[in-house]
Amino acid sequence: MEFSPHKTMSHTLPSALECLATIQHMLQNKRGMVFLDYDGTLTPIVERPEWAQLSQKMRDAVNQLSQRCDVAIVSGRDLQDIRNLVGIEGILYAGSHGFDISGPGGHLELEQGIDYLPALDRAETALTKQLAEVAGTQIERKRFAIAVHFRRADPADVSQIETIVDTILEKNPGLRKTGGKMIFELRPDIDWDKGKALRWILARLGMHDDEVLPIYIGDDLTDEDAFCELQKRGIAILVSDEQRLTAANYVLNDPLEVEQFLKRLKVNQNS
Ligand SMILES: O=P(O)(O)OC[C@H]1O[C@H](O[C@H]2O[C@H](CO)[C@@H](O)[C@H](O)[C@H]2O)[C@H](O)[C@@H](O)[C@@H]1O
Repeated sequence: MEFSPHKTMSHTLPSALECLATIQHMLQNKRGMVFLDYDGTLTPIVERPEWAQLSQKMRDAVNQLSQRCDVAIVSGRDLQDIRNLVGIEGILYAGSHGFDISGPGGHLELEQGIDYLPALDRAETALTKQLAEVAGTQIERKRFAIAVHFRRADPADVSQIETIVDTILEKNPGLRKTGGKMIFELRPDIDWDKGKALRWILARLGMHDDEVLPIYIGDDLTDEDAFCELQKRGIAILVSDEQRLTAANYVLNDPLEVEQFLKRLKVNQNS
C-alpha cells in the first residue's frame, strides 16, 4: 500500500528550538545527518536570486556543524552556484532540486535526467525569447531545471507569464512544471525530487533507518518532498512564519532561528 504523508497546518507545529531537548533525545545512539535547503532557510528571501548571499555567521554555523556530523545542502539552484554561494569544503551538495549531486572529494556523484538536457535547452531558448518583453521576469537556468522568476513582475502579468510557460511546456514533452516562491520551474518529468535524492544519499552513505536520524530543514514547496520522505524516519523542520499545510513536524520562524538551531544542535557522527 502506498504511504500517504500526514499534513498539518504549520502554526500548530512545535518550535524546533523549544523542542531541542526532545530532538537531542531522539538523536541519542543515532548517527545524525543534517540536510539544509538554501533560499529562505540559510538566507532570507530577497528580490533577486543573485542577492541571496550567505552571512558569515551562518557559514560559520554550517561549517562548525559539518565538523560534528555529515551535512548536505539540497537546493533548487544549480550545483555550481550553490557550491560557490555556500563555499564550505567537505560537505555534500545537491543542486537542481536533487537532480545533480556531488559529495566531498568527488564521491557520490549523480546526474539524474541527462536525456532531458536538449528539451531544457529548447525551453530555455523559447522562454528567453518570449519573456523578453515581459518586464520584471528573470530566467535562471540550472543544469536540470529552469526557473522563471516573477517576483519583480507586475502581478497583473503573472497569468500571461504562466501561459507562456505552459505553451512552451506543451511543445517540450518530457518536462514538467513545478512551483515555488514567485517562480515557475521546468524540470525533467521523471520520478525524482528532493525526497528521492535524500533517500539516495542516505542509501549510498550506508545509513540505515535504525542507525541514523536525518534532519531536514527547508522552507519551500519542493522541500515538502523531503519532509514526506522523513515522516517515516527522521525530523522535518519547516522554516516559515506564515500558515501553510506541511508534512514537517517542527517549525522555525526564519533563517535567524535556523542559525541558532544549528549552533545549539549537539549531534555527532555517532551520537
Ligand atoms: O531549494 P532552494 O535552495 O530553496 O531554492 C529554491 C529556489 O530559490 C531561489 O529562488 C528563491 O529565492 C530567491 C532569492 O531569495 C527569490 O528571489 C525567489 O523569488 C525565490 O523563488 C533560486 O533562485 C531558485 O533557482 C531556486 O529554485
